[in-house]
Amino acid sequence: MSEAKNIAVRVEGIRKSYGEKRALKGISFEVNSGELFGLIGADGAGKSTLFRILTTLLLPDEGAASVAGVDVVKDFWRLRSKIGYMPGKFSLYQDLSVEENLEFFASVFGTTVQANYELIKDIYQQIEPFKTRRAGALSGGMKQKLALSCALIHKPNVLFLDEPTTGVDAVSRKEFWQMLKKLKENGITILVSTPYMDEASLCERVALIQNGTLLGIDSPEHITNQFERPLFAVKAENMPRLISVLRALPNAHTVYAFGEYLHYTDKRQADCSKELREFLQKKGFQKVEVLPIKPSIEDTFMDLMEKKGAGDNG
Ligand SMILES: Nc1ncnc2c1ncn2[C@@H]1O[C@H](COP(=O)(O)OP(=O)(O)OP(=O)(O)O)[C@@H](O)[C@H]1O
Repeated sequence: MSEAKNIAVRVEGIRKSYGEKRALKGISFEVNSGELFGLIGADGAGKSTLFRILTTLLLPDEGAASVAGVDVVKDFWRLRSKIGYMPGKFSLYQDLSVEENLEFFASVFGTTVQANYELIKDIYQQIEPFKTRRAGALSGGMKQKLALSCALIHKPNVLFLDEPTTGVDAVSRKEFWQMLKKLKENGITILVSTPYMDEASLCERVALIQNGTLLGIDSPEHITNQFERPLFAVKAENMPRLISVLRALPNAHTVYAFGEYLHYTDKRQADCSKELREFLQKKGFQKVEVLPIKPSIEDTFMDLMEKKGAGDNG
């Protein structure tokens, strides 16, 4: 039973379909108590479905899950006071003011704003000057802070944040992650889903999800260590031609656009940057750059997806 103390979330073989659509195809993982855990995947990967199951709003077809040691199906009622949930679409009452929203969420859980104010203080103080403003009239960043305050006001053990930074500007995104780090210091376990790969590096461990399947779970550092080949960032004038020339190379393994560069891997394991540069110059490309680089989470994700895709029949 000492295990239950250290594991905040346990997911075992969860499957969920919507009609013919298999949204989750047998997902298993564990999150440790006090961990900041990221669920990273593109739109439609199954992140919201998993969060809805773990927050007792949706029943799985198969499998089992517990949060804070409580079964999400058998004991859903008891679980609700132990979890906080910030859904992807804002859950606030648009016609209620900032303070009315907060008081409402506190009362639903039989508590008061004063009782747990300490936990939300740092976040709520930033929107307190607007406490009489209707939630519907707040900016995206302010709505996000209010939604987070509302999800925390009953002092949950485990907090689920479904794409909290989608549609939020870069500054607010950064501030948001700083707030999460502070919350973690209070001992709250945090599961956060995001389609932004760069946010993965801010989590202690991440699970990569694609088409209802987990591609990998590890620390961001260990995930990128799984990348098995030398990786090169390649740039030149005439990028559309560059991509087709590189893809036609017999030794090309992968070539894809990545910001202003192409990311290239070769079938051979050796550093081929010099050879590649000379080849492109001979082909008439101007301003050729070929730089050996460290793979990011996104590179690793694409690589795992490709490997999985080869053996996946949906
Ligand atoms: N109520 C529903 N009815 C039918 N299909 C659904 C329903 N909800 C989700 N799906 C489908 O299940 C798959 C997983 O959806 P889910 O919302 O869990 O993904 P997601 O990773 O959260 O992405 P998004 O950010 O787009 O919500 C998608 O193909 C989606 O279209």
